[in-house]
Amino acid sequence: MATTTAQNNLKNQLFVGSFIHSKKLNQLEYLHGASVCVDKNGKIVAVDTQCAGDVKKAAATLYPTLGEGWSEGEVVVQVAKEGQFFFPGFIDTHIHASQYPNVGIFGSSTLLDWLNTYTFPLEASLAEPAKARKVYTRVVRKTLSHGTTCAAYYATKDVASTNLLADLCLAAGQRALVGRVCMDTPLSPEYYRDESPAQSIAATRASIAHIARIDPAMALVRPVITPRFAPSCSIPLMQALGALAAETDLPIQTHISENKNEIALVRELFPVAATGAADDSYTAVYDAFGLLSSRTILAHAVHLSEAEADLIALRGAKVSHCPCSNSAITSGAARVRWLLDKGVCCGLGTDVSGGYSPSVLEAARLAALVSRHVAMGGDEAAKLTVEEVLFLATRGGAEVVGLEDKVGGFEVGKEWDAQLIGLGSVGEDGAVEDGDEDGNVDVFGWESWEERVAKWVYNGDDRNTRKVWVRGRLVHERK
Ligand SMILES: O=c1[nH]c(=O)c2nc[nH]c2[nH]1
Ligand SMILES: [Zn+2]
Repeated sequence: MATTTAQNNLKNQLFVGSFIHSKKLNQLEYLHGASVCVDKNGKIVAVDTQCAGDVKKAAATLYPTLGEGWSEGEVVVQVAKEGQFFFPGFIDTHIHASQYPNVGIFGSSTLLDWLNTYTFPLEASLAEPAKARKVYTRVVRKTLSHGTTCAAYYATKDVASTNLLADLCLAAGQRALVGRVCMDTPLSPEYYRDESPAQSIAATRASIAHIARIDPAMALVRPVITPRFAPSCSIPLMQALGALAAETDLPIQTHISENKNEIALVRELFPVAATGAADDSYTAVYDAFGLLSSRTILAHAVHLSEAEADLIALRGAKVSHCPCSNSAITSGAARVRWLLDKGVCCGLGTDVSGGYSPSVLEAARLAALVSRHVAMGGDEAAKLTVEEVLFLATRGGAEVVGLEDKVGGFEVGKEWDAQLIGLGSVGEDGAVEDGDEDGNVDVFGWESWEERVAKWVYNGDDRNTRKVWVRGRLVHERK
């Protein structure tokens, strides 16, 4: 079992250079020549925008205000090189850790046949401990290397391997919500199904208890109640999960309105007469069972009606937009602008392995492109800007997973979940400077900062993610 989240003897830290983060949905803030002090608990305790990138000046201004442990020699200093910048860590609001080996493997399937052909067999096979360890170790490392400092993970129905995923997140230092997947209907094959609602709840409680043991303060890892999606759960299980959510106050994650056949299935499986729901919509089904609240993360939300989106806004439930998955398995194009205009809080999900990439940067790029497809359908205002997709990837995601007070930006009081981004700087001879040569982004020197960030969003990848910190701890470094 992993140990609790002591901060591994962190020292106080000073970060100096350029910082970029979202101010609001359509605005990035650029702080050049700034400095940020992070204490031993990984918390931002001071921000200075006046030091002109000068470490001595920053130290002279900030250290005296911070007291013990803040003198030259005691503080670890990290300076971003010219052209590099600190950016908040990405938040993946929807990812199936258990499906990671299948990234890119989806053929021409759509949701329901994709589940049966590719997904259930792989997930079931992770009941084998060695295989689960191999897959989960890799997915945590891989997502960290792409700058994902926080992920809302689905594991499988198996308790031991779900608990292992939580252990591995904690050990690697990744912030995570970890969900044991609940599913008791014949939608899934007999070999991969909970035996009964009672067994499903008991197994879920066992996983919740494990996570509470390894990280009692939920400093990094927390459990999330995870009905796979309505068609996977019987009415008694839905009722019991709603009751569990009310009892524990834990977050909930599930899928909604991804694919038209799935929606028809929900209508068939959950008639109003059986659920007592306000109507026969997918959203009303979750609402009827107490599974639609401000702690609910709804993945996809592609084909919602006007009334469903209004109900989601009313309940304060959140949406994880998964453009990569929606395109790969041809589910449709979610109308993110429409949701945002209704006041629905949205973030981005990679939805590995419906989505083929574990990168939130890729999800941001695809969110921009999918929004352009929505625009080409006639709603010109649907287009999402670079600023907006980066907001969804950071601050929006933080709110989706209920961590907006802790992460998503560089304010005093937030925790240092950050990435150091480096782009390729092209010299006079056309060569890229040392250390930057293997990236995909070429910066010629005449671009504005806004243009550099746009080039990163549209062409960047993990080669640009030089270092990653969670709660002040360095959790990834690109060598
Ligand atoms: O994208 C998805 N991935 C899944 O694993 C899944 N299960 C139900 N519905 C789902 N959608
Ligand atoms: Zn999913």
